[in-house]
This record gives sequence, structure tokens and C-alpha cells, in this order.
Amino acid sequence: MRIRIKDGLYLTMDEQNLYASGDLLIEDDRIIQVGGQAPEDWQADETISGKGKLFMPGLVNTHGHTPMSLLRGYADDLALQVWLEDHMWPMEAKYTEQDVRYGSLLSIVEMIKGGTTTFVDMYDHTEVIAAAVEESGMRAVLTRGVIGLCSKEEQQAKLQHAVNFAKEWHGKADGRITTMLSPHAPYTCPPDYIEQFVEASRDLNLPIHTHMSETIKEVEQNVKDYGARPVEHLLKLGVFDRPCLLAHAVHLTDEEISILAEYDVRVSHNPGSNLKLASGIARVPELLRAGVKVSLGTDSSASNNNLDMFEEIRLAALLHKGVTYDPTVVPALTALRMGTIAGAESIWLDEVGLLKPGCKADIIAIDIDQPHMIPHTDLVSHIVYSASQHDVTDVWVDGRQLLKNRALTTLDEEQIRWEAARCFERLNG
Ligand SMILES: N[C@@H](CCSC[C@H]1O[C@@H](n2cnc3c(=O)[nH]cnc32)[C@H](O)[C@@H]1O)C(=O)O
Ligand SMILES: [Zn+2]
Repeated sequence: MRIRIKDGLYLTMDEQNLYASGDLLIEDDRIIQVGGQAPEDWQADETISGKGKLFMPGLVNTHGHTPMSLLRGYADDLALQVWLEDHMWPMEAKYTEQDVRYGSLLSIVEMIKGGTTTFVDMYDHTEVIAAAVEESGMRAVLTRGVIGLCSKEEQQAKLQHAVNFAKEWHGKADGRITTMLSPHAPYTCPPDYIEQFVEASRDLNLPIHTHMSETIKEVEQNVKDYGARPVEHLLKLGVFDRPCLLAHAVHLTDEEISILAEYDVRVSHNPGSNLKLASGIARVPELLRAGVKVSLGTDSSASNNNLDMFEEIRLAALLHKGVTYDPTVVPALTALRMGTIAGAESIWLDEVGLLKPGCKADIIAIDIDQPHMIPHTDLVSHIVYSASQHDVTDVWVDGRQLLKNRALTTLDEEQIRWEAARCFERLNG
């Protein structure tokens, strides 16, 4: 299948050539040309007008729990531990596979419509989520999150499930699905159990993804229980000897930042969720200065409460200026990199996150003929400071169009919305 986008404007995220214009050519799952004219003998199966649109790489959401969209607005304005233990976990314990399926699909519908083409998902019933991803055409890094506050037998069963899932689904769905291993957090997994994940991660040659240092309380408890702050604790357990992606990493000392940089640990910054749960504000400028790869995640719709990556990009650009009184920290292009190319790099995907010949055709189109996009002074600035997920008109993943003029091509949105609402009614009943 050959697709030609004609007369488009391209924001490549390749800093050597940030913008291009003219034709963008896609052959099967890959971009083969960005800008200029198509070769004369190049025949397209489909030609699309790019007029009035900006094309850019699809957004990469590096942390979330898709099935939790069923709990959107269910328990707001609470601190993390209360929210988790008294509200989320009891509801999640009631989840059936049907709930996981429709919660996940609801999130996927929202993400496709909002320009996200790749997402990281930590949850259980991961086979159900993988099937939804496969069906939707999206790209995802899936991981069976494991809470180890249970008997040794249950711990082993969960670890085994995580390992089997990771092994079976890595590289599936035409390579659109990859996997990781996830002890949920240092406060929900005992040290010896975390070490078993490290071993499994080595055996399978897969990365580790975990929550870390989201709240001050968690850090203090870690010191009490294990005599070390979370970074030192995970370092001792061997977690950072493996490729590792941390969600949150809000509360860090200078020394901890140096360790993360030294071990090339990646951080998924979730500003919306951190604000809503009053967890604090991550030290992103310092992390970036130290050379840590920082990407962006929404976390779940139960703590956000949407999956709009444009919001996270804007928050990343605004928040750190506000708290440092320095308008030069996290400039617009840096924030946009965090939501695209740095996101892809953070999850070990080297063929997405930018528009370049040879890269995967994960592309979104944005309507730049709206009042809030005029004049076309600086489109990076507009995407970061003015756009929202509602400006996305078209989406391709792996060369396949998943959103066409704001309509989904692979999923039945109306049915999914209806089923998801019914699932919540039953859970809440
Ligand atoms: N139910 C599984 C674990 C699922 S992993 C995903 C878990 O992450 C939890 N979660 C969602 N958001 C956050 C967050 O911000 N911090 C910590 N945990 C979270 C969520 O409630 C869910 O239980 C088991 O029994 O082992
Ligand atoms: Zn989370």
C-alpha cells in the first residue's frame, strides 16, 4: 500500500530539518520520503490533500492504566494512598475481563482521536488489553503490573503470568506490541520479590517498568522499612542494571538524579496526575540537565482525568517555569520532544517518534486553520501552548489510517462508549 500526502507541512521532530513541505510518501508500514516532490514514476494507491494541516509524529504516552478509564471521576480530590487503597483497589478487584476490555477500548478510542499513536500500559488481564490493541491498530508497550501484597503462592502465580505474557506478546501484532516486566512499586513489592523481576527481566532481555517516589510519604516509608530512599533501594536490588522506565520519580535528591543519569534510567513524567493527587512536582529541569531521558505520561483517567497528551505537553512546559520563576526552563520544543521522540526513545522504540525516511509511519494531522492556531508564527509554540486533542483530524499507525476526518476506522466508538458506561454501572451497583 502506497500513500501520498500532497501539499502538506511537516513538523518532523528531526532537529536537523525540523520542518519540511510538499509530499510525504508512505509505503506499507514505513515513511519513505518527507517533503519535496514524489519521484515521477511513483504511483500512489491513495493520495491525500495535506492543505491546512500540520503533520507530525504521533504522540507517545509512556505511562498509564487503560482499563481505569471506567473509574474516571469516581474518586476525585484524594491523596494517592487513600485514593488507591480505599477507592481504586476495591473497585478494580471487581473488574471482569469485560470491564478490562471496554475500559481499555474506551481509552484507546480517546487516545487515537487525540493523536496518541503509542502508549505504555501497566495492568493485569493483559491478554485482554493486547487483543484490544491488536484490534485497534495502535502501537503499545504492555506490561502486567504486579502488586505483591499477597501470599508467596499468589506472588509466584502473578510473576509467572507476567513472564508468560511478556514472552508471548513481545513483537506480536506485526511488531506493534512489545512488552516489559512490572513490579508495581517498591511499596507494594517486597525486596526479594523485586529481585525475582530483575532476574526475569535478564532472562527475557526485557525492560522493567515501575512506579517510584511518587509521594513524600512513600519515600519516608521506604526509608523506615528498608533504610534507604527508593533510588538507592532499587539500585541495590539490581533494578537499574536492567533497562528501566520509572513512572513519576517526583521526589529526588541531587544524588538520586545523578544515579538515574549514570544508569540511564528513564523517567515518565506525569504532571497532570501528580498535580491532581497532590503528589508534588518532579524536578524535570534538573533531570534534563543531568542528561536523564524524560518522557510524558497521562497515568490513568482516574487520576488525570483524560488522556490528552497535548495537556501533558503543555503542563510540562508551564509547570516548571512556574515553580522555578525561570521562563527559559523546558522550552516548547523540549516539551514537544518529551511527548514524541524522547517518549519513543524512553521505551526502546527506535523507529517511531519522528518523521524520517525509514521510520514507521506513525503520523498525526492537526488542523491549523482554527482561530487558536493563527497566525502561523511558530507552530511548535502553537502545538505546545495552544492546541488540544480536539485539533487532531487524522492518524496513521504503522502506515494504516486509524482516524479519518475525526472518525475511527477500526473501532466502533458508539458501541464502546455504551458498553463502557454499562460496565461502570455494574461495577458501581
Ligand atoms: N491488580 C494487579 C495490579 C495492577 S497494576 C496497576 C495498578 O496501578 C495502580 N495505579 C494507578 N495509578 C497509580 C499511581 O499513580 N500510582 C500508583 N499506582 C497506581 C492501579 O490502581 C492498579 O491497581 C495485581 O493485583 O497485582
Ligand atoms: Zn500509574
